[in-house]
Amino acid sequence: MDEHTAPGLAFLGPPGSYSHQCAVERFEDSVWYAAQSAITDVFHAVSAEVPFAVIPQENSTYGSVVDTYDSLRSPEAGQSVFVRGELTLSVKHCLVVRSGVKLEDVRRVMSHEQALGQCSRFLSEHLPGVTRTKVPSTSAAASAVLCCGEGTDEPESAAICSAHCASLFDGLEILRHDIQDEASNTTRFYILAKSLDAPLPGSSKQPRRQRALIRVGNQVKLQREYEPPSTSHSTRIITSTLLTTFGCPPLRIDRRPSLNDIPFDDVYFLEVGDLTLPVTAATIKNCEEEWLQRLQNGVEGINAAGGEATILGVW
Ligand SMILES: O=C(O)C(=O)Cc1ccccc1
Repeated sequence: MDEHTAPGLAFLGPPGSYSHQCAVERFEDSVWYAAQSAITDVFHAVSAEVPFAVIPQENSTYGSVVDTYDSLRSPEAGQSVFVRGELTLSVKHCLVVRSGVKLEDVRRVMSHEQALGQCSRFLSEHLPGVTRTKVPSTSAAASAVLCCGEGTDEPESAAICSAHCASLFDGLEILRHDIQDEASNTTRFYILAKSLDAPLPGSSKQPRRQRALIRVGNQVKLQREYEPPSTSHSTRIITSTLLTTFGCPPLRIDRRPSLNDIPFDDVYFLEVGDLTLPVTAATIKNCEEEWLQRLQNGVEGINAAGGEATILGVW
């Protein structure tokens, strides 16, 4: 799909990354794809021209994707960029080298930090003492491997990426398949959009909305000089009221340092969802309205208690 007939979707490039694979599986040719060179760039690319994005959020082996939560701390989140959906992808990693290079020749392994973390046992067992170098994406690692080794200033290197990614670059060879530590290795992605409620492209059926991501921080004016982390205001709000605030327990809680430049001032990310709402085609609209009202009430409750809550997305 070209730029004149379809909306743009930003992803962590170059093509061949897991983000790309996941986005193409969901959006096919309903969008044109705008490759970005870092996760924070993907987040900030969301705009009138590129109204959608896909970013990795969490991995079943290695946990939260830090750059994604750091982007969600920014003021644009919940203002001009919203979380509008989730996708999951089964992730099978390969060890990839320039054709002809042997395992014993490899002096450096490059990949996205998530991929290095997801293959940590394999690396310790099969490439002990070999330098592990973080690069912005698995596909950036695959492309970089071609510029390493004999005749260059770079040490002979391997990349961790998917088999599909390896097939996109001439001159690469897969040395090992399935090197992830856990066979069930799965990554969850967020779909981002410029609008909180405009329909997403590519799928005629819009799922009913029953999930949300809420950011809870401190009101800076209420923050005293220095409070030890365990008593910070947002921590107290989270631990004392969370189970009741939205009328359902949170499905996940993440925490990152706030952008307030106050030591140990944290911001929390709560995914909430009520999977018990009885929904039929006839009641879907009412359920959605009730859910949005519950979210709004919860946010007001947190703000009244001295927190600063923002709805970052609903899906
Ligand atoms: O680097 C990529 O390919 C990404 O899309 C990030 C990532 C890395 C490892 C597993 C899942 C997503």
